[in-house]
Amino acid sequence: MNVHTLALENFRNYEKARFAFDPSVNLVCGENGQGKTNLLEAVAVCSTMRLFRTAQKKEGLRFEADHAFIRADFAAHDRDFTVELRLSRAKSMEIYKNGVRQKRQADMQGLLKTVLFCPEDLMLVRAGAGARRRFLDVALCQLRPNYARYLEEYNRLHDHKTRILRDSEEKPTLLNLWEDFSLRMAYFGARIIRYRAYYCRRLLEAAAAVYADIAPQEALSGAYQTVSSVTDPFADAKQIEQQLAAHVYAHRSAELAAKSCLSGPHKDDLTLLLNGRSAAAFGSQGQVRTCTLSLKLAERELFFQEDGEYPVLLLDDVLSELDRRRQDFVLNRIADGQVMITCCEDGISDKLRAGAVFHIKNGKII
Ligand SMILES: Nc1ncnc2c1ncn2[C@@H]1O[C@H](COP(=O)(O)OP(=O)(O)OP(=O)(O)O)[C@@H](O)[C@H]1O
Repeated sequence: MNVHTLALENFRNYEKARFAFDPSVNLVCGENGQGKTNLLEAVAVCSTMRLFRTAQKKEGLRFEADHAFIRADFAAHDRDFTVELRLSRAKSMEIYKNGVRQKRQADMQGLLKTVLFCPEDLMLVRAGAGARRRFLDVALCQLRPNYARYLEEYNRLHDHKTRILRDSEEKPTLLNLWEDFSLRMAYFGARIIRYRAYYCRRLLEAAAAVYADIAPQEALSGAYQTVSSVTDPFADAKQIEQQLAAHVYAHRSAELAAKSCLSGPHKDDLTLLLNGRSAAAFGSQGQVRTCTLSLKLAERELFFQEDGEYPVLLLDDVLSELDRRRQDFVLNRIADGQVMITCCEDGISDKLRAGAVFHIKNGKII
């Protein structure tokens, strides 16, 4: 997967710009607030159809402008594509694929695959389990359409059952639905657990290898953690389902007292350890950054194993807080596939051995 060119008009702080990218590394340099992240955001929106910093696409329109467009020419599986996105204040975003208007965003998602690392991703290691579950879910939903369906159904049942538990004091008859919801959650939950267990095993293996490559003196490890009553998350889905159901029956009164769903994959976590100790609790800034980067590169590797092509890797502000060796890895040793890296430190471009460098100032290439 390879973005050849990107043309921007009235997008964020770009009035008009055209980038011709290198198929390997592209380093985007500039001082703070000049448009480096805006550029990565423009590439990412051609992949996900969303702006990664806001849910409001109109925020992408240059201040005072009424219309904007983003056009990417890229190759995927030896075929050339053009994606053009037109933003306007008056209408919702229009999408064109090879010049033909597309009605549904869903038809475009995944055509250009990207993996993004942005500073907010550092929360992946430090924050609560929810951030790690979201990371797993986003990756798995792209890889496994069935997973996306199971997850959607499980989340719907979870919300509904939570309302039942909450409202049951005022309306005790609602509890007649408790068993049916619990069993259906056990059915979908079992399948989610199995998918996550297999994905985490491959992800952690790949992430540990990347980490060892970047910092051989440290070791990244981890484990997928699910409900304690599930003895083997790799087991047959039927067995997991029975264990989840037995657990929920055994804890019925506790659930009624807590008025919330006490167990299931909505409590899952992915524990991450550096040299055998919690990365969240004991990792330094640079180690947490390396850990997050390793997970993202592992996600990219698994995409490659499934798809036969690397997604475009977008690394926003990944280099700060990394020592020389780790910076060298990011700049020069991410093998294969296209990479776009932003940085604001002077002198970084001298360390890049191959690829293209773009200097950005006030929304212009200088
Ligand atoms: N819709 C918009 N129209 C015009 N300018 C915008 C718009 N949205 C953001 N900007 C401007 O873009 C600039 C931010 O660009 P960007 O986030 O790409 O910076 P950056 O180069 O990545 O900086 P940093 O190194 O600080 O992360 C800001 O000056 C902001 O005011």
